[in-house]
Amino acid sequence: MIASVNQISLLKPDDWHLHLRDGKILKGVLSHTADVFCRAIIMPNLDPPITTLSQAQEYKKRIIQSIPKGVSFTPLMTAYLTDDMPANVLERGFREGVFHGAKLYPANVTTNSSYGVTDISKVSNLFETMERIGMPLLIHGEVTDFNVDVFDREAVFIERHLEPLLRTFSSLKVVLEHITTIDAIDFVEKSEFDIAATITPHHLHINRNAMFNGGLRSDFYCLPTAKREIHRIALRQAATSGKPCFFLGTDSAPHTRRFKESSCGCAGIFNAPFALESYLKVFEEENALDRFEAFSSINGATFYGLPLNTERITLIRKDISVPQMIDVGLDGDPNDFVKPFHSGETLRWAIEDV
Ligand SMILES: NC(=O)N[C@@H](CC(=O)O)C(=O)O
Ligand SMILES: [Zn+2]
Ligand SMILES: [Zn+2]
Repeated sequence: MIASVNQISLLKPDDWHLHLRDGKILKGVLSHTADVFCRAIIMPNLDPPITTLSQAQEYKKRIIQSIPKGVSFTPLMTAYLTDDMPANVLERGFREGVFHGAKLYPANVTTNSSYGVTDISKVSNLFETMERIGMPLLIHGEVTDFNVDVFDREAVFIERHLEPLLRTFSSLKVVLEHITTIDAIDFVEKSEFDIAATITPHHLHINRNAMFNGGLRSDFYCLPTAKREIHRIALRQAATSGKPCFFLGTDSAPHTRRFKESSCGCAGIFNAPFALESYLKVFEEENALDRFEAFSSINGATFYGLPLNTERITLIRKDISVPQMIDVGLDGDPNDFVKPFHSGETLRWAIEDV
C-alpha cells in the first residue's frame, strides 16, 4: 500500500459479508459494491433461503447478470444451514466451488432467519463434515433466548455455544460475523482455534445511543445491535490493529423506507455506497492508514485461502457529500428508496474516477 497525505493506493478490497437481496432491487444495490470491491461473500438469507446447489448457482447467475457493464466482480456464494440440510449437499457444493462457506443463523435471530437452525446440537453432522473438508462456518453469533438482554446476546452466544462448538470441532474454520463486543474481540484474538471475525463500518462509527438520539431511529438499528461506547472503541482498535484475524465485512443490508419506517422496523444498515470511505475515516482517525490494506484486501482472502487481488484502487482526499436517499431502481416511489449509512454527512476520502 502506498499512502501520502492526499492519496492512497491499495490492492482492491473484498467484502466478506454482504447482502445483495434478489429481484428488482438486486441490480440497484449491487453496483455500489461491484464498482469498488473485487469479490464478496454473498449472504444466503433470501426468502426462501439458499439451501441447494442449484439455488446458489441460479442466484449467482442473477447476480452476474446484474453487474454493470465493464466491471469485474466475483460473487462467492454461501449455503444457509437448516435443521435438515444434508451433509452431502454441503460437501458437494464446497468441493465443486459453488459454496465458499455455510452460514449458521440461529432460528429467528435476524432478518430472514426463520428457516435457521433451531438447536445447534441437531446439526453436529454438518459441522463434522465441514471440519473434515475445511469448509468455513460463518456465524451470526447471538442467542435467541428472549430472556437474555438484547445487548448481551453476542457474549452469551460465545459462552453457551461457540466455545463448546470449537472444543468439539477443534479444526473447524469459523468466521464470527459482524462482531460488536469486547467479549467477541477477546475470544477471537486469544483463541487457539481457527477463528476470525468480520467488522462492519457502522459498528466502528456508532454506539447504541445512535438508535435513541432525540427519538427512535430505526436507521441505526441492525443486528447485532451497536453496543456501549467502550465496545465501539475496542472494535476500532481491533480493526486497525492489522491482526490477521480481523477483516472487512460490511454487512451492508438494504431495507427500503417502508420497511424501516414501521412500528416494527427491519434490522440492517445499507452501507455499501460509501463503505470504503467510511472505513478509511476510522483508520485515519486512529492513525492507522498504513494498516488499512491488511484489513480490506489481505486478511480475508488469506483466511479463506483465496489468492490476493492484483488490481489496485486509488483514493484521493476530496470531500464527498453522502445523499439522504438512494434510488435502488425500484419504482421511483420514495418509500422504495434506501437510506445509506452516513446520509447527509461529508466524508473526506473519495475513490478516484478511472
Ligand atoms: N445485519 C442486519 O441487521 N440485517 C441483516 C441480517 C444479518 O446480517 O444479521 C439483513 O439481512 O437485513
Ligand atoms: Zn447477521
Ligand atoms: Zn449480515
